[in-house]
Amino acid sequence: QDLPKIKILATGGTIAGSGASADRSAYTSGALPIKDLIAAVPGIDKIADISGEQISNVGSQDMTVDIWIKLNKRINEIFKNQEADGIVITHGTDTQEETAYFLSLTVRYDNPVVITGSMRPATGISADGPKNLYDAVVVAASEKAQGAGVILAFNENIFAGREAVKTSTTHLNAFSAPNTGPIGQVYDGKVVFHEKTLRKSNKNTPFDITGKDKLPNVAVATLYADAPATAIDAYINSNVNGIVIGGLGNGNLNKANTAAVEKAIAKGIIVCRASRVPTGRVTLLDETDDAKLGTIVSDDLSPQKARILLMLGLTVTKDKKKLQEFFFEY
Ligand SMILES: NC(=O)CC[C@H](N)C(=O)O
Repeated sequence: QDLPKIKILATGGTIAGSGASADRSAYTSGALPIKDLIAAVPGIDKIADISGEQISNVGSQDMTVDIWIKLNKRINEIFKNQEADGIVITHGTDTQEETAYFLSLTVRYDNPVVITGSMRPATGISADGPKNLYDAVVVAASEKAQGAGVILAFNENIFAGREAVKTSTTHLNAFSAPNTGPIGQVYDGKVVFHEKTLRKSNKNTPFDITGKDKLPNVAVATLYADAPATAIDAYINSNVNGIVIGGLGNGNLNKANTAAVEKAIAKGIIVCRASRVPTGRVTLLDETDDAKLGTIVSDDLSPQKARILLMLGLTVTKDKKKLQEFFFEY
């Protein structure tokens, strides 16, 4: 029987982490090569014809736009050349949700792409990496994972990449989708989908970045009580193309930062109001009059994901009305 061909693209993270003791103290993430990760998963060769490639080997706190561009390019190439039916990406958990959303918007093929990682290093007691990798391969081998953007498979839950958020710093159930819940479950080599995201992804977005080696520069400024405008002023001086505000409540800004945002907009910088609150959406014309101030809103994207959509949006248009539509669509 022909098994589905699954390519594992390794980027680093705790799943490739190594340490001298059985706990998590003083381990190094992104230390082990892809072949060691595959060798640690018994039975993986019964569900798919596996091959592996090392894209990077970093803790995902060191994930970069350059690695995202490289990953996107390689994924599109693999599907174009029919080198694999599905792809699994191993990745640190710190920025896994950002990579998942970025690739959901930029990969041009509907084949399954599943991202996973672990909370315990490969050398740790009861390491969760092999089980998460096994489950991710099961999802990537499933027809049902077609065209769903990048799926994040972790601790037997599966999430739409757009919706996944790291909500625990150390627990094994590190991810959840606070606005929508998971889209399914994976266990005992089986996958069950019970939800589907209606947000557009893959080739249903205009974000074809083939051939680009740079993206617009978008920064995030998170606010708090009595926050000065230092961060926004610094971003204006470093000539960013866009600023996402991790605003208060429904994306609110205090007076000092409202004045700084007016300055940024006068310089042609696109400013998007998001929120530091973990659930709910930022709505137009609540306490802030966006039409008057010149801002757009993130809908329900976190500041770090709104930054990704604004970065990609700015590759297509600088028109604020169009950019705002993107936030309601993708
Ligand atoms: N559990 C993890 O993967 C966190 C380790 C590391 N900081 C990373 O994100 O790669």
